[in-house]
Amino acid sequence: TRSTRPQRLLHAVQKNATRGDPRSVINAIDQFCRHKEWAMNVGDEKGCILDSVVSEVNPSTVLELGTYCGYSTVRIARLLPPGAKFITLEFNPKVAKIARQVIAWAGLEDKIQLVEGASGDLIPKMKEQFGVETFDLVFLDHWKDRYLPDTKLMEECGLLKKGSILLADNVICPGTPDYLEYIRNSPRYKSQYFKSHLEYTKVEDGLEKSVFLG
Ligand SMILES: O=C(NCCNC(=O)c1cc(-c2ccc(F)cc2)cc(O)c1O)c1cc(O)ncn1
Ligand SMILES: [Mg+2]
Repeated sequence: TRSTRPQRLLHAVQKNATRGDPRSVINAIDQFCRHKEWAMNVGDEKGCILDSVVSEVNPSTVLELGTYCGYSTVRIARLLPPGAKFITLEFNPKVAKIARQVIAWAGLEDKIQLVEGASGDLIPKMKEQFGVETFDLVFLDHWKDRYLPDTKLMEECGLLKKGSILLADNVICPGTPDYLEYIRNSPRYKSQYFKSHLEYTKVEDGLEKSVFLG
């Protein structure tokens, strides 16, 4: 049977990237998605904005919602200080299997804990099961209709502290209208929109960065 897009993306990494070199893995995926087959990675343009936020926050604890093939996982992990705790959640086991191999090719498997399951089920278990107190940075890139419920869940579970940063992908395309409305009108957040484009296209998209005020 025909291979899947994540499988073809992994093969492009194994063919074109150097083992242990995260930058070459990022470049191999961007080349593949720009010239061979589009895929829903955050991409190089929004990826640079992601990099700048990660570098600015310099987080000790990071949560990523929506691993997909591990592109943003590699982008984030390569910038983390030693000893940082990075948990990434992926719902789809087949996709998670690919992501593990992309992350291993970049040599970053020791910095990342990839957990398979639904975010709504796993978030309430973060403290007891994964020994997390609060997250310094959360990157939201999973199902767009889960951004709002999962943000409320993180608040309720006490996973956000004063100064925690939420960075949300795709707030324009595919769009997360209920999340944007909530986060921009809540007195508990200070938000900023970074205008950009949908990965590998000229379509408008952007990232919403929100600071939790406690
Ligand atoms: O699809 C699951 N996750 C990816 C979420 N991400 C997206 O859907 C996503 C989509 C797009 C996108 C944009 C334009 C377009 F025409 C088509 C797709 C871009 C992005 O940057 C994304 O991040 C998923 C599956 C599953 O079984 N369980 C839990 N999650
Ligand atoms: Mg996305």
